[in-house]
Amino acid sequence: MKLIIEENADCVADFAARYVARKIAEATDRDKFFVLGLPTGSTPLGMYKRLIEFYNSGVISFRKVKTFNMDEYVGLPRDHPESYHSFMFDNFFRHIDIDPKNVHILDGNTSNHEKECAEYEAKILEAGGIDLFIGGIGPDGHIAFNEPGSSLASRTRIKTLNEDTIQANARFFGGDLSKVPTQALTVGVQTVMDAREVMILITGSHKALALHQAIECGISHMCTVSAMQMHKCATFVADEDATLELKVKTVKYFKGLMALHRKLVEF
Ligand SMILES: N[C@@H]1[C@@H](O)[C@H](O)[C@@H](COP(=O)(O)O)O[C@@H]1O
Repeated sequence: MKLIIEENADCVADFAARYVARKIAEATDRDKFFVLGLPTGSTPLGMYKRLIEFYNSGVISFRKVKTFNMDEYVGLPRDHPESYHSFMFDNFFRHIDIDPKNVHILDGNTSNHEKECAEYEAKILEAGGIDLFIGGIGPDGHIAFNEPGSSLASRTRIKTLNEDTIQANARFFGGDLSKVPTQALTVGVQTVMDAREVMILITGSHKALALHQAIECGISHMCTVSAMQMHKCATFVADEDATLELKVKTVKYFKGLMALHRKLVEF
């Protein structure tokens, strides 16, 4: 596992965007599609902004990119401003040259959730698997909508959101808890684990305990992102605030590797 420690959220966004841009460019050079797993939430917004800037300045193209989003609310109309469909098109897809047929987002309005989820897993396989799954986390360490107690062997399925997540997401629904959907379709922990690479973005002191549990404690289904300890190629990108609960020794160790890790995003 790598832990990248950046000064602030803007620097986290820049690192993540450079990392993604480089990977896409390498795949495109080999005339291969690059398959990205993508998150929603406020954390990745800065990365999407930087990627749009790279696209506008001609640094990258998304013509050879396929995407799979992590999750979608159940029962929220697709064109609702807070649906993850709207989020992704408003904040990213509409501003780049990706072919919409290469964009995959779970349909939270289907009547057959099981079929939708099984087909999603099949589409990922058909695309050759996910090259790089990018994720954010909740303050309790959940990845996608794999709430505490979710099976670490889980695959795409319907999940009931817990009270903390509903409260955390109420800010997007005018603070009205009753407007937040209570269920979502989400990729499973194992779906993320199957990706060839995983990159987790964590910013803010409210996520500091989650980062501590994720990388300094044992693997536990109560902090589903901790499963990434078993991943062959996982990178956590955090800002200084998110490291506040880590041991000084951990922070010092990974900061000592920063000169090396910076080379990963040079272009
Ligand atoms: N399903 C999403 C997660 O994928 C996201 O990581 C989390 C944190 O969001 P934020 O980045 O806004 O803190 O929110 C939701 O629960």
